Amino acid sequence: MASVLSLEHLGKQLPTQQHTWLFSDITVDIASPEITLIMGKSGQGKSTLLRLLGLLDTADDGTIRHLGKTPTEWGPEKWRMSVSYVAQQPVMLPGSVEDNLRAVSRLHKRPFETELARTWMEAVGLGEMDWSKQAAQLSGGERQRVALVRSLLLHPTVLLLDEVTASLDTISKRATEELLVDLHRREGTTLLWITHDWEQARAVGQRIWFLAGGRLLEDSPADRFFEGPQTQEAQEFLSAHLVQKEDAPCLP
Ligand SMILES: Nc1ncnc2c1ncn2[C@@H]1O[C@H](COP(=O)(O)OP(=O)(O)OP(=O)(O)O)[C@@H](O)[C@H]1O
Repeated sequence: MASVLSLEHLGKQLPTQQHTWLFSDITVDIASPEITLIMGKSGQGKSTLLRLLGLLDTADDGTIRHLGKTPTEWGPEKWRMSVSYVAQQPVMLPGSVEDNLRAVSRLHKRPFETELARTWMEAVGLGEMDWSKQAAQLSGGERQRVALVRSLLLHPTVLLLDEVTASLDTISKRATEELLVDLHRREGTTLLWITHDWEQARAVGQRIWFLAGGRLLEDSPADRFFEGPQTQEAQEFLSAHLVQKEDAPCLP
């Protein structure tokens, strides 16, 4: 059985400085459905990596495959239907919330799954939202969730999640995490999820990819990563987080 996603020697140069690699030689395989969290300091190329996998940017080296086939063999449109990128600051299409939710069915000439859309909107805490509201008027957190539901309606095999809960309050964040984990359990959706939120990574991550110094330095089961990272860079990353937590002021 072909891997859900495989990356071979994937590399990307800095768009502004040719011959300087943002990251290189990333070789890793997701053999079967799982929840992988991508962690690392800012500017390591985590978003760029997801954008390459979502075909929103092109690699300067290496190959990617989804279910054994390259993007060329799939065709970009079919690839993007199966490997769907959800941005941290998603673009809303012109028109209403409903226009946005219906975009996928319109584009791919499929029936619109009204009940499922309602169920998912409710699950992410937007059950009360008026679908006739203009999408341009939504808050950052509302946009993130509408964009997520819009992508879920594609029923992708792989969801590329770029800090998709970053603008959410704790309750909405937990609700969104639950929906995504439930989707993974029920439909076998693979989640490849960038986060800076340690609680989230510990709560939902089955596996951690740690990016540093232009390399994929660690690819570990989540428990092992949090209990004892293998590399010094990851140990420092973990320690910095623990120090930061201890130094946090105790509010009354
Ligand atoms: N289109 C672009 N043009 C110029 N530089 C870019 C472009 N895309 C990414 N970069 C640069 O590549 C580096 C990595 O960016 P990227 O957003 O992928 O990192 P990241 O690890 O996701 O960071 P963060 O955790 O802060 O979101 C940054 O220095 C960024 O400025």
